[in-house]
Amino acid sequence: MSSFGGKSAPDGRDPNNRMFTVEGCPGGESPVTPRKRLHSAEDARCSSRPPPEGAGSVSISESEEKGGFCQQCQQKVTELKKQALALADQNSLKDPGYASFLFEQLQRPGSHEAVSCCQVCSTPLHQLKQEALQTLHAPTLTLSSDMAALPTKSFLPQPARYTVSSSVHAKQLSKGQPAAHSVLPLGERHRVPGWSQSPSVTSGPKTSVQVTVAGGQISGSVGSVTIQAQQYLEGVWSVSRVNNYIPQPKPAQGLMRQADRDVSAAEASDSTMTTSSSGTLTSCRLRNSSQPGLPATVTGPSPSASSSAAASFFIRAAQKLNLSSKRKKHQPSLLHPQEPSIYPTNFSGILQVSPPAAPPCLLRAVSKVKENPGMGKVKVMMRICPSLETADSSESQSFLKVDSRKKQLTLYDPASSPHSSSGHRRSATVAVPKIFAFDAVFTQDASQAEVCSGTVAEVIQSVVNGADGCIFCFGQVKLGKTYTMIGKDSSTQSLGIVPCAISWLFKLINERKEKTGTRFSVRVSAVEIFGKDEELKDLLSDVSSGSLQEGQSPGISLREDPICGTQLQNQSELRAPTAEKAALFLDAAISARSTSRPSVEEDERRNSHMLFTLHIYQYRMEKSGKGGMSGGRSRLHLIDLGSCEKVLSKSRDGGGGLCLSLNALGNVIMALANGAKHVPYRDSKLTMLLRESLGNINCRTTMIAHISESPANYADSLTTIQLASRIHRMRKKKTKYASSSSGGESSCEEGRIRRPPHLRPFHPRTVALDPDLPSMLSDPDYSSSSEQSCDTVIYVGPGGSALSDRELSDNEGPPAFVPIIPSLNRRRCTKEGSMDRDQFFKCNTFAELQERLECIDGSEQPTAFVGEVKRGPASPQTDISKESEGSASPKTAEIVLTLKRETPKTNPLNLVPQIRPAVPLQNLN
Ligand SMILES: Nc1ncnc2c1ncn2[C@@H]1O[C@H](COP(=O)(O)OP(=O)(O)OP(=O)(O)O)[C@@H](O)[C@H]1O
Repeated sequence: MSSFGGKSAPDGRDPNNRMFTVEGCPGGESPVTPRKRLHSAEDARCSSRPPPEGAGSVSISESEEKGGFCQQCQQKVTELKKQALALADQNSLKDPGYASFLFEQLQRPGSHEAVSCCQVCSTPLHQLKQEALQTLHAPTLTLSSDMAALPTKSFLPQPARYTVSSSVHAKQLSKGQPAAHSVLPLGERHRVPGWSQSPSVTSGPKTSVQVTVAGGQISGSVGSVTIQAQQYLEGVWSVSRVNNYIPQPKPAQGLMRQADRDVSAAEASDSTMTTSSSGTLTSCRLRNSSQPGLPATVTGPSPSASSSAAASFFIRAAQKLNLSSKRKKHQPSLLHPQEPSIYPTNFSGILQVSPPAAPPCLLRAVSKVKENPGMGKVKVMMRICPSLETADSSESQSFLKVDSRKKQLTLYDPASSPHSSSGHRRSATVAVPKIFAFDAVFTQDASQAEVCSGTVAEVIQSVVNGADGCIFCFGQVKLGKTYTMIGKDSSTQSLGIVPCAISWLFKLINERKEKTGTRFSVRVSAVEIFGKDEELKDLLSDVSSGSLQEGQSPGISLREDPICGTQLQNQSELRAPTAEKAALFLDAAISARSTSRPSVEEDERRNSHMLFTLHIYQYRMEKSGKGGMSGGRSRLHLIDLGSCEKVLSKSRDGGGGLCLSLNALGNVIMALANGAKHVPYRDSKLTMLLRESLGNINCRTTMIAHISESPANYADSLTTIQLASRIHRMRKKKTKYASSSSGGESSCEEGRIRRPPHLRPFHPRTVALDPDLPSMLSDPDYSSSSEQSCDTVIYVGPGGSALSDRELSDNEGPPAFVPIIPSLNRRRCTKEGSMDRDQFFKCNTFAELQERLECIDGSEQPTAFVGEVKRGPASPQTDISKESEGSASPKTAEIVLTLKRETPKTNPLNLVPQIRPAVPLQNLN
């Protein structure tokens, strides 16, 4: 019965070193057994050897050519059909594994009960089964037909190589290629017998899995298997032999047509080839072609295993891999070759090709952020920089001891250490070790990934929840601050905080979009302060200049705002719809930074500080009956601070000094972190810049202090550690400035206000003016914004008309935001008592209010206020500050102010922001 007619090599190998391709599988449950194929009747025909007498090995093709089976066999076929149909009734034919299931289930009828071949026409039973199954569902029969043609017992000695694949790729058919090295489309295979000896490995751009089987050199072993499981799930599988090609039986034609269609659609640019004639035993390799370069090695089937089990194993493996690759299909960018970056760095490319894995806590711990235990407190972490100068590692170990679990750092004075390289003790008494606790301590062995996931995730969650976030590094010169913040673009593992934050922020945003339907718009700005003169530079002005005409940009500046404190004006804020785009702006910013110039001097390098900010605008239509909208802006500030001047030559406070020293910078940070009223060096641009981020109580700030592991830097390290430790112990007091962001989280350090992290609700103007609707102030859940240092951004159309959700989402221009005025906050001082009185103003008339607002706005920009007032019952001369202190008097009036500014260029819909005071005015005259 063997197709080799007993002429296989003595060692069991196929003497022709033949290769087989098993294309497709109806389900992976009944795998192709090459052993069976080798013994098929088809093999017998094509091997140009006559079948052994009495073997009954009539090929399917032959039987069809002869016009079918003997009468007895035809009856059996009918009987088998009935069986198959009965089974089909109970199951779905669409099940890819169904054909093989049926094949196994069919019972031996009549004369086949005892023998495996018909005694009249020598047709084997499996062929009759095949015939019966053909009538059910052609594509799912393909594999079975081949299986049916294959006896079970002679698998091991036979095949040298085979391939399981579900489709092939047309581009493999290069004209000049010899047939033996072509991987033909399935249809081609049937027309061109003789592509034997051809390589069988195919891969394509579609999701596919390859398992190459080569071997046969070693008797009874299968060296490796190649499975291409493309389109496995569609059930597009067929079986064909590569070596000594034999046309497929007709039932496979439907499948073949399908496969041909696949072939024409497929791109085969990344196809690979191997030769089958080598016959060498190669390692068994599974490769998911959608992820080149990520081979997985599996062990080939044991010689002792059954043939079906062996192929089943690989097909299941193919199925699994194919499933996982299908899940990744929505990341097509991974398959595209990246274009060379126009900038010196290519963080955009690496985020596109190989984004950093998000820490598990990023998506998981959203609910935990609700309580905001860290708000108002700067998180302080320590990173120890590996020092090349440290010759003796034991010396650094004795100088610095880290208890990662307790997050403690113990510092020993190296001068008093017995391990001191100086060889003598300075003092007779051993100095007491100093122990400091931080939020995290990263040793010199910590990877970038550890540092990034330990610092970024929580801040990003806060930012997406509506609060501001800030991460910055602090430390002496050349301790890896830039390395921590930016990292390198050479590999995913070396990415720093900024690219990781970009990647994870978008990941979280996408998740939030899916879950809540919130609309997001992300914009990027990047600013540098550099040199002793503290020049301010918009690092993205070159990128944005394409959209502005020459001379249009008024130039970046820092401006003191009575409400929000210092604010950057006119910096480019570029829309980044994807992480890759945001990373491209990072590349552009790094390239524009003064430190990227080859001729940059050390002074400039030390005094180069980059503020990279991601502005997140979000809004959501409220599903409540009120039909309002929630939204606002939050920002993630990522600051790469330089190491500053060694000494502050002239005091800024005293006038004359231009540049901060590291100590001075430390004092500024400490004051801002503490919310101190007096911030030193207030005229420094760096101070102003930091004030905007660090000075905001609603900003979740993380500082990563850097120290050297070298005992030679003990003094500097101690200074840094002491400063970091003080900041760690601080709890931020409220400052007089409100953030310009619309934080969605409670900023109340005592946790008095347990505001959920969802966005602050506000209502469209029409709703707000409806007297029948309860005032928002009567809503006990309504919490005004200023306690969260918010601004409310309401988009209204040109004529004050409301904008639809669609209009908003299609026009994601940056809203010109205005802060909610803290003075108008009802709850601001409900429990605070000691509220700064001058933050409130009495305003009993609309004119008075308008006057106040104009003062606050600063009138640098053309601004007009339009007030709309709704009056309630008279209640003469009510003081707003009293109202805000929790007066129980009825809310009788409400004012809606519309602030009109010059229309921003990037605002296509001529949107104007509208603010509504949180507190109603009463008895306006
Ligand atoms: N943990 C680290 N692993 C590998 N290389 C590092 C590490 N820390 C720093 N480096 C390398 O040390 C060099 C100096 O680092 P970097 O420029 O980041 O220091 P810096 O503190 O930002 O310097 P500056 O004082 O100019 O601000 C860089 O070449 C950087 O790649």
